[in-house]
Amino acid sequence: MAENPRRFTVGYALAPKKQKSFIQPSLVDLSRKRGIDLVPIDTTRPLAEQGPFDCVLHKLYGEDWKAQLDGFATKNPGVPIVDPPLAITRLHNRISMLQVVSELKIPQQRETFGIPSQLVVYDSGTLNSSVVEALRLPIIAKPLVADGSAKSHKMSLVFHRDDLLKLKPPLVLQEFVNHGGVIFKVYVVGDYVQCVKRKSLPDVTEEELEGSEGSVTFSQVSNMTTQVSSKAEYYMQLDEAELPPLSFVTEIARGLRRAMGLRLFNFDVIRDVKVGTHYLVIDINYFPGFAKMPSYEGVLTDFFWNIVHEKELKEAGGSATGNDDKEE
Ligand SMILES: Nc1ncnc2c1ncn2[C@@H]1O[C@H](COP(=O)(O)OP(=O)(O)OP(=O)(O)O)[C@@H](O)[C@H]1O
Ligand SMILES: O=P(O)(O)O[C@H]1[C@H](OP(=O)(O)O)[C@@H](OP(=O)(O)O)[C@@H](O)[C@@H](O)[C@@H]1OP(=O)(O)O
Ligand SMILES: [Mg+2]
Ligand SMILES: [Mg+2]
Repeated sequence: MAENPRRFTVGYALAPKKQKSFIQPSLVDLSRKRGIDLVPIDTTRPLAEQGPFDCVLHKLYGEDWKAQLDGFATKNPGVPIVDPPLAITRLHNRISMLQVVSELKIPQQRETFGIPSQLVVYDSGTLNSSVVEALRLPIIAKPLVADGSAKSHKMSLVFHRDDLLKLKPPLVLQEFVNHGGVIFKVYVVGDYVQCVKRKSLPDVTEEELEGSEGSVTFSQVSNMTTQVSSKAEYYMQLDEAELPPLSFVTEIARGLRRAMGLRLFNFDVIRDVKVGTHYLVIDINYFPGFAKMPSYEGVLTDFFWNIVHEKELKEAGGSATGNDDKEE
């Protein structure tokens, strides 16, 4: 009688809010059917006393957790950690985050990409210096640190230079690029790439630039439930917006995956309204809200399957689940 196939265990360490949004019963059930048990790691007990695991999945920070993961990696060299803390750290700084985009060596044919003109400001004195003069208004001010705290998402859209003086460094000042009010979120799960559309800040006209009083503060507009502009107008913008070519965003995704050594992330892309084939990457997020992706259970279960069979797949030369690149 054929013996039962071996089962695999993926241990996950997530904050309660993330666990609630990501570890949905539908994901647990589908993974279980594929021979993979998703097991919570008790973060109040040493990781070393738990397991055994065929993969550790996490989105936690702090020196103690990093030390536990290092200890685990030393004792379990063949067990994938998704993703290595050192690789995630790059995304906690909004300058190093986008540097990797500028360093991508991808042939730019019909579509081209880059990042907005930006500069880092460590002290208030820099806010009225000549380097800031070089940035075109409006300017979007973002916290330099992107560590998942609510504070790290608090942004300001600045229309007049004297309003820059009210900002609190450390900051990244980025040129705001008009992009038609729609942002493209490119989700990456291992080899899988999916591009979706989301609401974004509306364009700023010359008149608004002249006439606006003060600056506007906001947070995570691409996740906002209330509309930035009137409902009808907004949904038309979203429906009418054309996705960038999947091959184009997939090339960028593959390049970022290799350069960053990360398997789970998404990146935000906007299309410059002035040059319809020029795109700008404005944000990269580690382990974002994958549950918002249509059919996320199948995508993630395939990913877990590939990860826990990584060793034998490498020996056999490739992925057995053949994730196709899909767009929404
Ligand atoms: N340079 C830019 N030009 C135009 N719009 C921008 C620019 N940078 C940010 N935005 C707008 O501000 C929003 C938030 O910016 P960003 O994605 O960098 O912040 P975040 O807090 O990291 O968001 P997320 O929730 O995606 O992590 C974007 O979704 C987009 O609407
Ligand atoms: O939970 P959500 O669905 O909002 O996911 C968001 C995720 O929050 P969470 O990881 O705490 O859940 C955010 O993480 P932090 O930057 O705050 O660490 C960030 O990755 C956003 O980009 C995600 O939104 P998305 O890009 O998928 O639209
Ligand atoms: Mg973003
Ligand atoms: Mg972000």
